[in-house]
Amino acid sequence: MQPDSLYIGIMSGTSLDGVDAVLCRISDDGKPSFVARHHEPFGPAIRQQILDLNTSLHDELHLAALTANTLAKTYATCVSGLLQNSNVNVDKVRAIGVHGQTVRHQPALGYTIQINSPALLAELTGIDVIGDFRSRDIAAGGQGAPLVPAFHAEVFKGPGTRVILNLGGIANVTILRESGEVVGFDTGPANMLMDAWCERHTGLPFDEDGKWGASGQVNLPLLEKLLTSQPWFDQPAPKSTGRDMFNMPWLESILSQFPDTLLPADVQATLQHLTALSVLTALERAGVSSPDLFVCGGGARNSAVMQLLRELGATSAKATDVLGIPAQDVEAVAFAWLAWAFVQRRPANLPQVTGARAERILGALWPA
Ligand SMILES: Nc1ncnc2c1ncn2[C@@H]1O[C@H](COP(=O)(O)OP(=O)(O)OP(=O)(O)O)[C@@H](O)[C@H]1O
Ligand SMILES: CC(=O)N[C@H]1[C@@H]2OC[C@@H](O2)[C@@H](O)[C@@H]1O[C@H](C)C(=O)O
Repeated sequence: MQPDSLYIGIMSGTSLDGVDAVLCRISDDGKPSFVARHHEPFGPAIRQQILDLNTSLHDELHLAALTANTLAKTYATCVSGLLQNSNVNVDKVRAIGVHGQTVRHQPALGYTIQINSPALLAELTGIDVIGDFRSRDIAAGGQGAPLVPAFHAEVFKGPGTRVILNLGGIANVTILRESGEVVGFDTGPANMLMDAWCERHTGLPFDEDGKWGASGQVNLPLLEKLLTSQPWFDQPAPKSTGRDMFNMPWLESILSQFPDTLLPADVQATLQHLTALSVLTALERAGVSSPDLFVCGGGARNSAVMQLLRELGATSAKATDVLGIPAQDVEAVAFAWLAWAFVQRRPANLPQVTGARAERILGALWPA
């Protein structure tokens, strides 16, 4: 085993379900192989704190600093879980790549904020920490997101045109063409609205397998309104989005234009359609109809959405497990790979995806 080829990737995304972490070995030419995974769910308090920080609050700088410390401690718990599971010594890990927690994303205004305390994580783990992966791309005029298309191109390219679809809180796609061309962009909301609606009406944090939504009927006027009331859906790439744009107040403002006799399960069914249709419409606009979809993120486990993707136009929709990386691990492995790219001082953004003026080395180092 090459002692310097083990990397940890830590992702806590916009769904706010918790932290996904992986330990993987990365070869000299950037190919990852899996060693161990660890998931640390968020408790209700930290989850609410992060949700609160997505909007303006009294003394939010104070709350952000405390939340950053709590997150770093949770990330450190993941690291020790990984090392225990795999029997690997801390000094064998070359670096941790950690995303942090997005609470604002405003690339047009020149910023994106990922709450994090990489210094505390370095202190708690004794491992080099690479964080702050998005800000350099934004400084170069880019969206700072999505970043994973470069990683998808590295690990998932294959014969024909492949489309990688991440169904996280937000959905994003990467189109990998046989010619080597890579296109990627966010397509809109996925789990974040479905989770919030499910929690409000069933008390459960998410709609397991999409069963509750599948028990309802899509409401076509509501679907139409959701798709047309946000001009962002029609904007060309480069594009990215977040909770700043798609959130419960946005959904509620649209629902207020409909009779309150709408059944909650029908709204959930309509949100499932919104997820699938916004993905397929955006792909069609990018010149890909009837895609072969390889799906990652927690939404790959939502059988109802996976079925809708097939019914509404995809030739196939399979979890990325068939390409060698389990759906739930893809983003965490991507951040291990981004850390590897930083260590190599290798640029990791794709300017044609993010809109940055050129390639840039992404991230910053907090030494052990
Ligand atoms: N069995 C399941 N059935 C339906 N949905 C599920 C299931 N398991 C997980 N999910 C969904 O997946 C979500 C977590 O997905 P994931 O970890 O990919 O999101 P994320 O990384 O936070 O988001 P993003 O990619 O936008 O940053 C959960 O909040 C839930 O909505
Ligand atoms: C600003 C931000 O955190 N964006 C996330 C979010 O979650 C999915 C989608 O929106 C994607 O653009 C991005 O995450 C992945 C890891 C990315 O940068 O590729």
